Amino acid sequence: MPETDVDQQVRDWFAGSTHHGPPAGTDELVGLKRGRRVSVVLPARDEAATVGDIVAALRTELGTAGLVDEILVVDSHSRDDTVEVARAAGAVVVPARDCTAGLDDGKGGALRTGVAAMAGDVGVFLDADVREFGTDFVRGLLSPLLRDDRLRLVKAFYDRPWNLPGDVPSGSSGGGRVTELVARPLIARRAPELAGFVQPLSGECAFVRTVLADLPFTSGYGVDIALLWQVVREHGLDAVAQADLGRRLHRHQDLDALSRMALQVEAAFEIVGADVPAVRTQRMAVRRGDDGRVALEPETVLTRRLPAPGCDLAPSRA
Ligand SMILES: O=c1ccn([C@@H]2O[C@H](COP(=O)(O)OP(=O)(O)O)[C@@H](O)[C@H]2O)c(=O)[nH]1
Ligand SMILES: O=C(O)[C@@H](COP(=O)(O)O)O[C@H]1O[C@H](CO)[C@@H](O)[C@H](O)[C@H]1O
Repeated sequence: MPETDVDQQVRDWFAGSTHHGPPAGTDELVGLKRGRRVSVVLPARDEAATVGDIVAALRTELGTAGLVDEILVVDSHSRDDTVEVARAAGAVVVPARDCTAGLDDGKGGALRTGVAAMAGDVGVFLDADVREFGTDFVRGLLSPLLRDDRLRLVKAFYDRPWNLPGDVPSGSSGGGRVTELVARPLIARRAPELAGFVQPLSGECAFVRTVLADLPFTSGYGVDIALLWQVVREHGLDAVAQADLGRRLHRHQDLDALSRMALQVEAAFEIVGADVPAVRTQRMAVRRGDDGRVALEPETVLTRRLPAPGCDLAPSRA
């Protein structure tokens, strides 16, 4: 099969824009800020078990050194002690603001709230469920972005071993089920220019605030791929890079939750690629009850385009 122009473009981009190796040291990165402020934004729903350690590490290792100016945890309707734990560890906590009363905008709404609320010129999104968190994640993402003024966004990639208690041991690449089974086929068919991203759904990235502030967001778990695709379409592949962060351990959701995530990711391709405002899907979940029998539970999954963070929401819709 002959290579297409896009294949060649992806290969060239991959060769020049994939960053391996140790990140710059904290002092060097502080020097590279040149007056820019850096905010770390963590979307969090029920992450009391992990968010405190992450915030504490960010504050003590990067905050006091002058690299990170703001640590913002966006509380996405948590029912546990996420808010208290994050505050006690030194974060500023803001509640996720849904764009329409009564509709939960999920992870996309939390990231949108974070971009609207952050004070920094440069932002870093980090998932709040990562275990054994190391601040080299932040330095690894900021190194390319602060060194190269052409870059608008730097996406993370990593190995995702399943070696938490209860996981099936499977070498270095157990995680990423929605990535491999949903996102990658859709990229191949609809957005081949993204084929060089090792973890196209990764929740960790560094970005220039003004770039994301002007883009529509997507509700739910499709937000990461929607933002990536929109930045590439508006600014070109060369405005984006990817950084190898090594290894990432996080909580894995069950298949029922991943089915919902898969629909949201697929919907994001429709919203960005076909310019539709929302995708509503009726799914039939199969669940085994306490009585041992399986039952069908219908569920509607609604994924919506959200206004750009830079747009004020009308007070009546807040
Ligand atoms: O409605 C939601 C769902 C998720 N998250 C956060 O988004 C990040 C990634 O989500 P999750 O860990 O559920 O995804 P996974 O890594 O398991 O695929 C985590 O910090 C979550 O707390 C959120 O803020 N609101
Ligand atoms: O890649 C995927 O299939 C999903 C779920 O990962 P696992 O199969 O549970 O390791 O994870 C993606 O979405 C999450 C939520 O945004 C992010 O936290 C992961 O970084 C991302 O890869």
